Amino acid sequence: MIVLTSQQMREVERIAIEKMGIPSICLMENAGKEVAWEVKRVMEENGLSSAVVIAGRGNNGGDGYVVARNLYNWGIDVKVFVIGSIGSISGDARVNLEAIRNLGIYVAEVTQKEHLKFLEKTLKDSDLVVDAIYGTGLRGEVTGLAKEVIELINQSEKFVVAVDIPSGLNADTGRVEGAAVKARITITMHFLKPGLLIYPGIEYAGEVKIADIGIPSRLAAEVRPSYHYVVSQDVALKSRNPDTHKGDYGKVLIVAGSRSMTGAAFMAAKSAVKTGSGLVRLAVPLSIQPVIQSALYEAIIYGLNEEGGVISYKSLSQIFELIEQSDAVAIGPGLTHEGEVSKLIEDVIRNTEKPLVLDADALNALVGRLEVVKGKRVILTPHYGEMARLTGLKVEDIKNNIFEVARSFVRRYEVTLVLKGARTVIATRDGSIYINSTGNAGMATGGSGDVLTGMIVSLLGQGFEEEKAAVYGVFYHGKAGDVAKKSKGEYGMTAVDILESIPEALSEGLKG
Ligand SMILES: NC(=O)C1=CN([C@@H]2O[C@H](COP(=O)(O)OP(=O)(O)OC[C@H]3O[C@@H](n4cnc5c(N)ncnc54)[C@H](O)[C@@H]3O)[C@@H](O)[C@H]2O)[C@@H](O)CC1
Ligand SMILES: [K+]
Repeated sequence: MIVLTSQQMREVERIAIEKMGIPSICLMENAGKEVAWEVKRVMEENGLSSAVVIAGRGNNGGDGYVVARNLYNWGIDVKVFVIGSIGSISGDARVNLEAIRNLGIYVAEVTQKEHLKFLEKTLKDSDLVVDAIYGTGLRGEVTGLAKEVIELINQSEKFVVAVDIPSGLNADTGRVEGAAVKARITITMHFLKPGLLIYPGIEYAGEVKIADIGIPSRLAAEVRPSYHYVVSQDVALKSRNPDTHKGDYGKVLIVAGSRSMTGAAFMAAKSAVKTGSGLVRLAVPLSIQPVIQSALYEAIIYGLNEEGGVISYKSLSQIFELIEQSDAVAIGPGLTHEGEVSKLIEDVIRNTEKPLVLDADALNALVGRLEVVKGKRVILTPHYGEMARLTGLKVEDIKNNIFEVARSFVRRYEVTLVLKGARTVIATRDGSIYINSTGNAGMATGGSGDVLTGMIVSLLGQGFEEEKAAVYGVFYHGKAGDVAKKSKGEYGMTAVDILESIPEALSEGLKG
């Protein structure tokens, strides 16, 4: 699904208004009307009878006046508060403000602290709040009276419907700019905004709905959207051609495992099998080969040179021999980063052109030697902790700047990055950001990442380009987690439950 930044949204609106000649006040009418319909529905469903619209001085406030007018026309008790002086309101917002005043709708200004008392009382006496203080026009931090108003809205614990974006939330980054309204529903105008799809923005937006405000959707192409929200329609799978054999579905190699981490190797390989690979080869330290073999029948298991249950540098030639026979390779799950593992991984990467998925200990191995991946056909799959080690940034800084961090990493190292978190983000070499929509908190469990690695390498082996393998792999991994949650619940589900759910997740994907 298309996602537009606030600047791109403004540009699309400009094209609609200036080039297409669609009157801006019509767009505002459509926006306000759509929100009003939703508010009416919510009020009827929840037995609510009175609403208060809290408006800012810009066009977001203008949408709010249209909401108020429509609610009033439908016989709903509605009051309007304007944060700032009414005299300073201009343009379409002014036109709509005049209309509601002419109709006799109650409109009050909040320009000084004393006004807050009455607003607080009105909030207490009302059932629902329409938040129309700031939309895509927010610049910098919310301060002063507006900040206090936002805090009052949140303290009121009323049903809040936000217009376009919860006021105070940065539409592009999902960060809270000083204070932000906590909405139950956000009705965003025509296209999703990145800040609604990433934490903490997700928690402020509540349920996000998209309102058709009459902008021709094809205009989005003119601003070349670089953010995408990945939903099932974007990753529909094709049925297999009946006239095929296992050679058509790729041979993958997974280099994984150590004495204390046999499970990681098992899960990555089993997940590749379940994702549909024609052939999976799993290379593990020689001493754990029998254990794996007794648990995993569908893969071919190779024993690598090792020292104390950890692969040794001597295994390099064995690994290359196997790489030669493979279409795609995953390295990392459960390897440990003891001994010669780091050097070994560096040399494997340096000397192959095959598509690679690097996860877990392969990422640890790359700390301080990242230049080796530059321009290679590599997908890196770090979680925030691994990303922090790779980049030298703090986890908090990564979480607060997910898009920027992911993008600048990819720009620098020319790889595909899967940055795993509560909302996994994929950054690709063409500068795009894909935000995944599937998955749940039950997936925050050991081995979940190994399953993802197996899925992505399987898709690479089946001929998906790196970008697609990453986006599809992350989506179906999350979906498998959602399937597992249905029967096991978030507490009890395990990585094995996720991998066991891959077939069902993929089958649903076939339906589109
Ligand atoms: N332009 C159009 O044609 C349309 C605009 N729409 C609405 O218009 C919104 C964007 O409108 P605007 O661009 O007027 O912007 P906003 O209404 O989001 O906010 C702008 C106002 O807030 C003030 N402001 C910004 N940052 C501030 C801060 N940190 N502290 C205090 N005041 C601050 C500005 O001075 C301005 O008065 C969208 O979110 C959407 O709701 C759409 O609904 C309909 C079409
Ligand atoms: K708003």
